[in-house]
Amino acid sequence: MVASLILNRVSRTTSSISLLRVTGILGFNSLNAQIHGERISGTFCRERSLATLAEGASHFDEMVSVNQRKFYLLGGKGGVGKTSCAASLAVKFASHGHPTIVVSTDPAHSLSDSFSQDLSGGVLKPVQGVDSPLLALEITPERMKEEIKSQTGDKSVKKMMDSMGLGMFAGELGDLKLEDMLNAASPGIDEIAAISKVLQFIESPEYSRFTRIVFDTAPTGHTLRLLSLPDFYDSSISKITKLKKKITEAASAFKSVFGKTKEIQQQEAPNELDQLKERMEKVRNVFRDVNTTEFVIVTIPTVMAINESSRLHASLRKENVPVQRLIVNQLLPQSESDCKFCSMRRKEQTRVLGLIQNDTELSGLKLIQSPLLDAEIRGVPALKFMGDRIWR
Ligand SMILES: Nc1ncnc2c1ncn2[C@@H]1O[C@H](COP(=O)(O)OP(=O)(O)OP(=O)(O)O)[C@@H](O)[C@H]1O
Repeated sequence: MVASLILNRVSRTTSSISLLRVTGILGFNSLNAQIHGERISGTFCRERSLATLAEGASHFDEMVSVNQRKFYLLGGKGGVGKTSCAASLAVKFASHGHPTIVVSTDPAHSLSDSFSQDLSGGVLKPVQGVDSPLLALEITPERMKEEIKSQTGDKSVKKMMDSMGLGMFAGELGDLKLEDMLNAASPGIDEIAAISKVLQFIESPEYSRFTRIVFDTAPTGHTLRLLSLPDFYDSSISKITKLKKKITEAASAFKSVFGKTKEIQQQEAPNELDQLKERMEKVRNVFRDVNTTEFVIVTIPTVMAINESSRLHASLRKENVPVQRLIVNQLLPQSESDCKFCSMRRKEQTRVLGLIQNDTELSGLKLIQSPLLDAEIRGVPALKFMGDRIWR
């Protein structure tokens, strides 16, 4: 409380985008901030920079106003600030009264580092220092593998077909295990684990009160696989279901000769694969619906990052995943007296912002400008500070 009052006063009484000054007053991460502060003032620019960035609001009021549950996925190239932006958004939602879950699907998790709290272990953990409920989860494949195993048991396809009364046809499928099918699938276990969690959030009453679910996603390639996974399984399951139908028809013809039609009708009941297919469709639909999902692309003002963001948006568009906002993070703020280095970087970033405006994929998105702060963003007060600059 005291901390946030001081933070508010600091934000109101200075136009400086200075996390250093805030961290100094609050006394958190002070050594870290000092190190970064010295580096910035020594190497980059002697003057404290001023917040004169062009307006680039996120229209946060739109994001917060809807009571219905919404998934926010933040993604982009490695190292651009996805975790910091996702964590700051989660804190902001929670501070505005939305019970929120923040999930990392990146195998190289950094939520714990970002919040400066231990959020590891693959289970939902409460984030300390936020008023409303905010839970965080770093998905760990190993833990998810165990969960999947405990849910499915050690069922082989043969056993499943036995239970459907089709054991005699299962020979061809041999000892193929459901788990092997999961492991053999082209998307990795990380993506499967993430989808399985999404399903839990959607289906389990335990999570129904959480109205905002923010994903800190893995760098681009992983994330695209994650989003295409429901389709991948949908088509795989369709193939298996077709095969099963053929086998059932063959069994039906075979059994009808012996007058066992009643038993065959029972086999028409929905089975595990049909249920899995339905659940995959559910996830697929949630990720494609503008009312339930928004993918926010995070980038930095370099040509390489912008090009990758443009490709990412093209892929998301193809997948029909809703995208409305683009965060350009780590923008060097204006300064009263530029050193040569800063002035060159600033020219370069102005050129890159121009590229965004002329990029057919990116120009239609709401551009959010996020300043380069003068310290590493770690801990809830720092995330609040960053969030107040991005999500406004
Ligand atoms: N606007 C900013 N100002 C200052 N530092 C920043 C800013 N955004 C991010 N950082 C710092 O950059 C580093 C990388 O940020 P972050 O972990 O959020 O990126 P990421 O895209 O999630 O990385 P990865 O792809 O490795 O998961 C962190 O040390 C973070 O504190």
